[in-house]
Amino acid sequence: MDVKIVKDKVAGGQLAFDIIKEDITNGAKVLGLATGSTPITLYQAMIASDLDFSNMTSINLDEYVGMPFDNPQSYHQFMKDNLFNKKPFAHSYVPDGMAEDIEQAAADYEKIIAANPIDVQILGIGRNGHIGFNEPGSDLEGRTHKVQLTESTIEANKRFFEREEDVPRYAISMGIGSIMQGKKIILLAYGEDKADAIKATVEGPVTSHVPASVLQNHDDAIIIIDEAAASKLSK
Ligand SMILES: N[C@@H]1[C@@H](O)[C@H](O)[C@@H](COP(=O)(O)O)O[C@@H]1O
Repeated sequence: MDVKIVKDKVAGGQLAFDIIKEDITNGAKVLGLATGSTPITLYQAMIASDLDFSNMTSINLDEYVGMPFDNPQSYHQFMKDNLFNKKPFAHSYVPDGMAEDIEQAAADYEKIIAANPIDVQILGIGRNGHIGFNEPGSDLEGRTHKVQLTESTIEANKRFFEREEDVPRYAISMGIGSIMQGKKIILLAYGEDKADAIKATVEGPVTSHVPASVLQNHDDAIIIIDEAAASKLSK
C-alpha cells in the first residue's frame, strides 16, 4: 500500500486526478467510480480539466435497492449531478437497484465488469471500514450482490434523508473480490471520522471485519488521506 498524506480534500482530489490522467495517457480505458462526499473533489478536478472521457467506460460500485434512478439520493442521479452531465463517458454503468430480480442484475453486472476490466478503481471508505457497500463481515472474495446495510451505515446516511425510515436498508454492490480485480485502486479518505477506519485499513490485520484492509493484498493500492484521516496512524 502506498499511503499519501495531503493537506486537504482539494489536494487529495487533485492528486488522484493526476494519477488517473497519467494512466489515461498510458491507455487506461475503464474507470471504477464511487459515490459519497469523498470523491467529489476528484470529480471537480475531472470536470475542470480538458480531459475527454467520451471514449472511456465507467463502472460504479453500488446503488440502493428500490430507489428510482431520478431520486436525488440515488447513485445514478448523484453521478449525473457530480460528473456525467459535465463529462460524459461512452458507457456508464451503475448497478440496477430497481431490477425485479436483484440477484440476476448482480450476475449481469459481473459480466459487464468481466467485459470491461477496470484500470483504475476509485474508493471511499465507510467509518466502519466498508468499501462500496461491503460491510464488516463481507466475503473478501465476494462478487456483485445484494447487501443489507448495517445500522452504522444507515445512521451515517440518514443526514441525506428527511426521515430515518426513508433511508434504504438494502443495496446492490460490487463485492470485495470484484473490487480487487481493478488493476490500480485509489482509496480516498478525509476527516477525523475516518481516522479509525484508516488505521485499521493500513496497520491492522487483513480481516473481513475491516473490508478495506484487504487492499494490503493488492499490488497497486494507493491510499490518499488528509492529516485528520491520517491522525491515528503510528508512523
Ligand atoms: N456506498 C458509499 C461508499 O462507497 C462511500 O465510500 C461511503 C462513505 O461516504 P462519504 O464519502 O460521504 O463519507 O458512503 C457510502 O456507504
